[in-house]
Amino acid sequence: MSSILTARGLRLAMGNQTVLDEVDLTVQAGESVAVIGPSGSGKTTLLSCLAGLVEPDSGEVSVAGQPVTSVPKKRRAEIRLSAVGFVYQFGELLPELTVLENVLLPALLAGRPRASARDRATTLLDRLDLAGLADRSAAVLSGGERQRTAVARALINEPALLLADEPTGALDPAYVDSVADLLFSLPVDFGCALVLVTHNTAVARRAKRCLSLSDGTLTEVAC
Ligand SMILES: Nc1ncnc2c1ncn2[C@@H]1O[C@H](COP(=O)(O)OP(=O)(O)OP(=O)(O)O)[C@@H](O)[C@H]1O
Repeated sequence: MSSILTARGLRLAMGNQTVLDEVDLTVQAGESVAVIGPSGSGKTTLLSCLAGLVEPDSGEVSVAGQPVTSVPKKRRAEIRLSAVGFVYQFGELLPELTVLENVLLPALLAGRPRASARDRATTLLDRLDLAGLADRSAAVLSGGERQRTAVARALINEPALLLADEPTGALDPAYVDSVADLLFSLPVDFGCALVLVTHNTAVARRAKRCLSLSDGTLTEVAC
């Protein structure tokens, strides 16, 4: 198996809190990892470092063999666009756009030809039971529809790494299982690596590995 994500010796202080203290993490293609831990322990910050959104004080991150630390911001953005998909707690769609337009946007930003981007978006919308909603405004979607659209958008550029921050945190309990089913099927079906932050132990338990972030330290735990 090949490593999709490698983080070594990550250190980051925020104010007087050491949020990350020599954090190491390796995730293979097709593997799912849940990150749990107390509120404010730095889980979102860790994901931001892995995505190249936040530069750690020291340490290295590489995604699909490409360094995202100690490289210019523009390069980090290119790697993020091509190799990283992100799913947030509230979906974070653009409400002015339709479902299809939201899903297409990262592909168009990455310079993919419109026709092939549209084909892939249509396939993803079918796969995620969203075909009937393609032309609906993102502003009027239910929580579950919004999260499935966010997953389709995260997958449009065929990312090697999928990061999800509390993806089921804002959902009605009835939707939690179906969104979790979908997320955990992605490493199996698409071969991407999944790192998912959650407070929901039932969701965390579905990951292949469970890690706890506390006092800056990431440790393997039984979920
Ligand atoms: N931009 C920032 N400037 C200063 N401190 C910050 C900043 N972003 C986060 N922090 C602090 O860093 C710590 C970690 O925050 P983070 O959001 O990563 O925690 P978390 O584990 O994801 O929390 P939660 O489970 O509540 O979402 C917190 O104490 C937070 O207040």
